[in-house]
Amino acid sequence: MSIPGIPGLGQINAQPTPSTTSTTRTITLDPGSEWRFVTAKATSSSSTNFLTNPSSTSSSSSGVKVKLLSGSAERDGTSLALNKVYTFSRTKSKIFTWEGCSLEVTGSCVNESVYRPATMEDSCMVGWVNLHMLILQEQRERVSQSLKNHHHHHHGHHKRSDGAGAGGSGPPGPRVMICGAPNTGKTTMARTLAGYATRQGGQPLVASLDPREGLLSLPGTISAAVFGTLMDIEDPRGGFGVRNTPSSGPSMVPVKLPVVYYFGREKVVDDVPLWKDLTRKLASSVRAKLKEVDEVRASGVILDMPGWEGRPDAVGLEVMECAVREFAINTIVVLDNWELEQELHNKFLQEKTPFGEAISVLRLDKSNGAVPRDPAWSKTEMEAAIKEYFFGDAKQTLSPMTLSVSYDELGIFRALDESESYDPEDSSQQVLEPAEISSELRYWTLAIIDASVNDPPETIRLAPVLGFIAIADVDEDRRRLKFLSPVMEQLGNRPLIWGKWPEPYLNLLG
Ligand SMILES: Nc1ncnc2c1ncn2[C@@H]1O[C@H](COP(=O)(O)OP(=O)(O)OP(=O)(O)O)[C@@H](O)[C@H]1O
Repeated sequence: MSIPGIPGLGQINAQPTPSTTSTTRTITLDPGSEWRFVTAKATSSSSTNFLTNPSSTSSSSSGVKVKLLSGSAERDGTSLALNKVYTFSRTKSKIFTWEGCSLEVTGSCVNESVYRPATMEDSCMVGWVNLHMLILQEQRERVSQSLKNHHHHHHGHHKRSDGAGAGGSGPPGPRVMICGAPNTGKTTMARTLAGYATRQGGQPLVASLDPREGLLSLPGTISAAVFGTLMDIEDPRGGFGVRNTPSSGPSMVPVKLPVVYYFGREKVVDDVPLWKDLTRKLASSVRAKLKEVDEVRASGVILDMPGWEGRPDAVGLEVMECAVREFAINTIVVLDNWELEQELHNKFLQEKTPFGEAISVLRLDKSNGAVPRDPAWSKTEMEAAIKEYFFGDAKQTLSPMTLSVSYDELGIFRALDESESYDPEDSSQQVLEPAEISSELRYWTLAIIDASVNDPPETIRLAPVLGFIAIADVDEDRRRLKFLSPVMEQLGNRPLIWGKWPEPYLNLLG
């Protein structure tokens, strides 16, 4: 399906609408246009220390309310229901319409505008939906069909003995990798493609290898999850935020169970060997999932990559190549980075996936409304993600436990810098070391690792994350530590990793 060009959408681009009004207004969108908005940053965050004063979190801003009055509209691939009020806060996003719609908006935005492309083709969404319909969905249907035939064929003969969803050796559905320059809408595209796939009954596996964002998880991690249900439109991160996971308590929205690995650094280049090791781990759990569930197998993988500016250097290519191989990528989408497209095209031109498919490289338009997030905004987002993990949000408040324990009961491991530790020749190297008690631990968020403190550091380093705790206080004299935990469960002998990033942002006392 291609979306027909609709002429005469007008020439007015990004026409600002009056902002900072609290009154209710109606916004009418022509087909192919979008309402872009930035809501207020979370209030309360910078003035009170939530680790010592949890009640400060309940005073969250009221945000902006949006109701679809007529027509149809979507946020990043997920449809808005008619006449339902959606509340957005701490969000930079857009509401897009294919058919045209009218929205009722109440409350003020920091910034808002209506974007009307000159012609439908000028919207990046045309290329995106074509990718979905013509390339991805087509492959999904082919795999579904062959899985059906296969089951039919074997009906009554024998049970699946390989433990694998029957599809046998045929390729799974599409594995699409989204890369490109920073702030071009890569994550938005991943969300949109996942939204479209689930709308058509699919269950795509979405993975993020960008440690700065943490899909369904905290920053500093890489993760993957099956998206088998509708995504939460009101989530500041459109269904990718940490509140969509069960570790943060009972939830109003269908929860997803992500597989999470702890990188503990901001950028891939901060520890390429660790990133590659964790990517391998994540990919192998993704492969297992694709084998296990037919719907997931048919839907395939949507992989969000860290941003890359300009021509990739050797390390950049190594990183992309690792992802392509580990996830058996057969479609690479590049947003707004011509040099990257060229490099990847040359690199994979002659190559085949493990299933014998060609690897295609497509360049699509970026989301021209993707807004570079200033460091202050990113910091706010990060802080809010951590806060949300422990305390929930306006919709649902969580009550984390505050526990006081003897330091010596815990197994805290400090991540070493790559330079301190990394020697590619030495596989027995020390990559984590037991951390001495230190007041510097205060306010850090540590990852709870699914391993035993008695395991070798190399095992702990590459084991999955179970959850997080936040250190509220350190008493060096009495060797005691106070921390917040979202669950009642004891840590047992599970190791904790103290990473390098994100640094604790609370330099203030409550
Ligand atoms: N058309 C649009 N209108 C308004 N906001 C948008 C639009 N497209 C994307 N955004 C917003 O812009 C921000 C950046 O987009 P996104 O996270 O998708 O970019 P990215 O390329 O993944 O960034 P990074 O390089 O940091 O990973 C997000 O807050 C997103 O919701």
